[in-house]
Amino acid sequence: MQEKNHVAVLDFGSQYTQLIVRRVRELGYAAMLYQPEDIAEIGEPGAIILSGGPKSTSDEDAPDIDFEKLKSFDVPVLGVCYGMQLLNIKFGGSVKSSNRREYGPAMLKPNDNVGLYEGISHESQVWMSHSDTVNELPENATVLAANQNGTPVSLKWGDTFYGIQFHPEVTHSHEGNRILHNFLLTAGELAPFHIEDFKREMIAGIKEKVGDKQVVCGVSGGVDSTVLAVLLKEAGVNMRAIFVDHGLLRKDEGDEVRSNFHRMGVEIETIECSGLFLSELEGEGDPETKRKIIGNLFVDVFWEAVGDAQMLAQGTLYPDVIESASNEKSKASVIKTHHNRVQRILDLQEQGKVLEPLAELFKDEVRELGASLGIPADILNRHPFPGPGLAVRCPGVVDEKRLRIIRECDNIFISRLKDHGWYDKVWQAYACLVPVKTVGVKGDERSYEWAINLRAVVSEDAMTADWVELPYQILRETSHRILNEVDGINRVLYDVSTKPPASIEWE
Ligand SMILES: Nc1ncnc2c1ncn2[C@@H]1O[C@H](COP(=O)(O)OP(=O)(O)OP(=O)(O)O)[C@@H](O)[C@H]1O
Ligand SMILES: O=c1[nH]c(=O)c2[nH+]cn([C@@H]3O[C@H](COP(=O)(O)O)[C@@H](O)[C@H]3O)c2[nH]1
Ligand SMILES: NC(=O)CC[C@H](N)C(=O)O
Ligand SMILES: [Mg+2]
Repeated sequence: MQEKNHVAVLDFGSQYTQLIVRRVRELGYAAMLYQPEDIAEIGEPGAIILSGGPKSTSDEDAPDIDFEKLKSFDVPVLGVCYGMQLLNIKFGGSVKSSNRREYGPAMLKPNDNVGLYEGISHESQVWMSHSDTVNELPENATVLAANQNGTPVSLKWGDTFYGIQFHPEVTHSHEGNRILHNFLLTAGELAPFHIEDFKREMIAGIKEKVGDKQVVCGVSGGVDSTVLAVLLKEAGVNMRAIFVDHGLLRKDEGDEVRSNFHRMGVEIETIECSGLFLSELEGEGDPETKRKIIGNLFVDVFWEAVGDAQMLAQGTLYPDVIESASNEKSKASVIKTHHNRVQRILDLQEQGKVLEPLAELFKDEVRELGASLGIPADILNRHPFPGPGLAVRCPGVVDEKRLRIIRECDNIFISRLKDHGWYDKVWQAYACLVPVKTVGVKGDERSYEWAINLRAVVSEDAMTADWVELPYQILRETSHRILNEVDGINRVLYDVSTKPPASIEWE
């Protein structure tokens, strides 16, 4: 619903655009997302934010903006990353491709504590994801802040146009929210946002879209699909909840999932089809192809299980949508095709047969929604587990032997975290195979075996992540047990990579 004086966010294809919308809503203001070419449709905004994006401003097909129209709204404008670079060019400056790439943490040093930087620390951690930088500055530009190397990372052009090179919308920019808020305070009165209206709209939307149709709902025992199933029940939808055991699950996972749903009084049906998935995946090592095989098989299984189904409900969240770049107007890069965004599903979506009420939300918002629906905390706090399961924790080909090793190692690692009280402090943790053989020695005998990698990250919304400084004792116990108990492994590694540039999973 477009309101007068809302905040209009123009999407240049950044992985984080929807996060900007969300942050603005968290700050209490109504926000809507638009494609830059639809600028004529943004009505009467109170402020405008231009997102980042994967293109360079010098690329032939770089997305552009109708600058005259933008100025004509006469409201404060903030350009983030690509948005800042584009504004600098529009005002007569330039952008250069830099050989110094900047991904992950950087230090922001504001020149003054006024306006955008009121109340911001003298040195503040921000999160970067770019390689281009602003070069020549136009006459009307002022530098508001630099990074640790003295490069300008925040500009103001005239009185109402602002630019920042970092991403204030990600949680790893420690004072990002405050900076966004300071920007919004430069606008006049903005339209407010209320979460209760949002929930009511969501349930009403489901009822309207579904009517009395038969819905098949994929449930995995994970947070998103559990919240979805309970939400559909609440909306009185005629549904059958299907749990697919594709043979890529963790140790004892099927039993755990069935017992959780039993506890919540939601009936689910298990379809055991590990033979089908593993035979279709046989010999395939390419990560994107593996994802597509799995995603398409999911649809086959759902459709076969519920012959008279008219709609498919999935617990898709925003990160799945953006990383798969599956919105047809999207300018985002395809990072990976999430299993729930394969072509078959997009075709069904075209026919209006896919229901994804959570697709605008992030994990922590879904957890909040789940709590308000009365779902037990231990279910809501489970670490996320990807739909393609252990296939995305096994780079290259997948087979029974590799899956056995991953399951055993994962189980040892997770049990160590739980026993030491670290499971709930970590956002997601798991073990994955590194299918590289190296020489070792076991019982005086040469071993030539694979390595296992442990990964533990903190994140809020899966869009950015940092590795966790786990106590050495946990790593020591995990490594000792794996090396002694798991056949086929002679090395244990711990992954110390942030996202970006790494991702959370290994494929
Ligand atoms: N094994 C499965 N059986 C049936 N549906 C599944 C399965 N795995 C995933 N799905 C479907 O795909 C959707 C997306 O999976 P995803 O892993 O993102 O969510 P989730 O499993 O519900 O939650 P979490 O992220 O906490 O693991 C799920 O919400 C569910 O609809
Ligand atoms: O349901 C899913 N289907 C998928 O295809 C998929 N790929 C990644 N993930 C999960 O998403 C989060 C971000 O993971 P990445 O940093 O690896 O992209 C992490 O929480 C991952 O576990 C998936 N979940
Ligand atoms: N995150 C961004 O907006 C990046 C902008 C541009 N692609 C760069 O590399 O600088
Ligand atoms: Mg899952």
